Amino acid sequence: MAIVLGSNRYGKAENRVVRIYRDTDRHEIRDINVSSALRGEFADAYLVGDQSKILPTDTQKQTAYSFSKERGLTSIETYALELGAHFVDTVEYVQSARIEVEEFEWQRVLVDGTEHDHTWVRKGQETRIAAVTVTGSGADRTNAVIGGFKDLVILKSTGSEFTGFLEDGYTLLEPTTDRVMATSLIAKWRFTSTDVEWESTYLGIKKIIIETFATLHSLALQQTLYEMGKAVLEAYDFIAEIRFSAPNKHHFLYNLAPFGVENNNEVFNADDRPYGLIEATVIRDEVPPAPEAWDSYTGLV
Ligand SMILES: O=c1[nH]c(=O)c2[nH]c(=O)[nH]c2[nH]1
Repeated sequence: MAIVLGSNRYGKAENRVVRIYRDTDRHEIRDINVSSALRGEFADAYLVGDQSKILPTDTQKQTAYSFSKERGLTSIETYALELGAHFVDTVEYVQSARIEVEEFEWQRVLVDGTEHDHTWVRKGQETRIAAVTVTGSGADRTNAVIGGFKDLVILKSTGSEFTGFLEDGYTLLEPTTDRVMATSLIAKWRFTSTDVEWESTYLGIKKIIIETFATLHSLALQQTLYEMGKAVLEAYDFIAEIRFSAPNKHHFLYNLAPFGVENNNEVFNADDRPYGLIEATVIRDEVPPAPEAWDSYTGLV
């Protein structure tokens, strides 16, 4: 039985790039964590330690920083597409490049009610993400683009029930027609085009997801995920599929009866773990799959 080298890739993970635009007194900030990974003719590096086809991970890092100035950093999808195309187009031995980006948002502080020009506080809300896999050149070029967010913590205090579930000898859960529903949502969507208004699309998709969560009378978190995905696909024909991962952040009614205190869905224990973990893909059935789009490098995106 022969032992052979299998799938491999290498790159620089988690470059923390902060780009300040300071062309006027009113500065702008973009703050990202970017990773690059290259696939190609790198077997000799693994098999015999020959580095002649290896573009150092340090060079990948330098490129990531320099591109934030040379090409700009306005939309993370555009930045990732350009960085990925650069490695595939300029390094002979690279067949595909994956670029993963997390973006941290900053919010201008108010001084005497006025937005300050160059001071921000970090937003504690969701982290926007993008992952791009650029493969091949010329007519064979494919760009798999994922956008999304993670850690969008969202809660509704009514409008959610969970009843009618299967019961067996281990079932203790009581059905409820009025519960708190909360999650820390991860949503990732796959584009079928690169001709996209990335910023407005991101905000539009996030808005649909949040509004559906709020307005749908939910019979289960599963149903909420499907309806959120369906609404996004109905609104954007260049989104092929959307994937959700949603921990059910259980809020258990706290028992105040021992103290003679009534609890009408007013006091809860926000339980940390275990949590239900509900996942779903909502997809257009005619669109071919793109497995490379989902092949996470860092696990962060
Ligand atoms: O929305 C829910 N889905 C479930 O599958 C489930 N299971 C459970 O115990 N509570 C819930 N809630």
